[in-house]
Amino acid sequence: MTEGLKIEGLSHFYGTRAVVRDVSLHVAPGELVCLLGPSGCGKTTTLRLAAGLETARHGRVVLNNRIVSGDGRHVPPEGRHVGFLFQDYALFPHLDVRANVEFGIRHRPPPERHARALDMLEQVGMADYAKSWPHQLSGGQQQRVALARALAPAPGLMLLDEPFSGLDRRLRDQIRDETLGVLKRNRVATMMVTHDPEEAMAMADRIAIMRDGRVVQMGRPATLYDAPADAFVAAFFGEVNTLAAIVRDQNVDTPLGRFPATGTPDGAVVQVVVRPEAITPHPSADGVAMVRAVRPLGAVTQVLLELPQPDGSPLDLRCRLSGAGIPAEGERVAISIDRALVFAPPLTG
Ligand SMILES: Nc1ncnc2c1ncn2[C@@H]1O[C@H](COP(=O)(O)OP(=O)(O)OP(=O)(O)O)[C@@H](O)[C@H]1O
Repeated sequence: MTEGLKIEGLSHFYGTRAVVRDVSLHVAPGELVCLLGPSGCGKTTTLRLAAGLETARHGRVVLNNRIVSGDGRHVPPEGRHVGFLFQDYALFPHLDVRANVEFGIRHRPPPERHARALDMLEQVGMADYAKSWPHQLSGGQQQRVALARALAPAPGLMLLDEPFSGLDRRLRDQIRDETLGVLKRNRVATMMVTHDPEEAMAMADRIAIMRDGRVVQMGRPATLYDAPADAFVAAFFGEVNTLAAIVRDQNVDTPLGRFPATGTPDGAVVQVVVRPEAITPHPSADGVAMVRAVRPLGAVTQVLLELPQPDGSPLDLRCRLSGAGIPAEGERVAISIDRALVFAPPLTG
């Protein structure tokens, strides 16, 4: 018995092209799982399969212990008890705010549905707008009402597809935090699609990274950051330095030192991924590297270093520093490396 959403071996094709390949995952009640990946990797299709908006070719969707897709069954979206929040999931313009929130529970007795709608509007901070019309609300307010509307029928699963991408940055962070608070308070299983790693890190209990229709790695945000399964996952969470190296005796030698590449065959050319914050430069007259550029970015400063390679060609390295002690352009520096932030294959998942 598994409460929440369970997806097992799900595959989907458009024509002959597989866009979702053997995806399995579980979202527990009260948990928020983000599907994260580049454009076209199959995130939205996975969400649509869970919603019942597409019919899966293979695999099963189980919602709160009920098979809603698979084994010859396909329960349509309206029979799945699922709430939606999409970027363009507009409110009904001909209904006021309260009627919008009551829409999914309109068959309940009036006192009950009024009370539920007001409770939900209070939860999203919009109780004072119950009699307003959608066109009188800002984008952020409309999104709050849309969340109240989606949650009013107490769905067993919430599906969110890039719900904040239409909002400007400052408002987005605020609405995002508020939305997360309301979802958690209502203990609803939530699957959210985003292509924004920062958004996924900020909201998700677990992240499923997708590429070419497959889940490449699934885990807690910190796990994906600290122990990426491959260079693709490592590079997905921000800019990284990538050093090509050849494996010799289960090790790779790079201009930043030797790293273990256990289990990788001799002669293999691998990519060693080095996070910018792994590199700390220290001013030193006989240091190996030279500071080529210093770019303040606000809270952190990006520093570009140039390091000579054995063949004499320069290697460019990016690092990120904060606080005092940022070297100046043209200065020579020694480099220390935090080896926990260097990933050489095979990467640990
Ligand atoms: N109705 C459709 N008919 C044919 N191909 C489709 C259809 N919908 C999506 N696709 C294709 O399937 C692939 C996966 O699309 P999907 O929308 O699931 O990706 P995504 O990861 O959500 O991308 P994005 O972040 O750009 O929305 C894409 O290559 C897309 O072009």
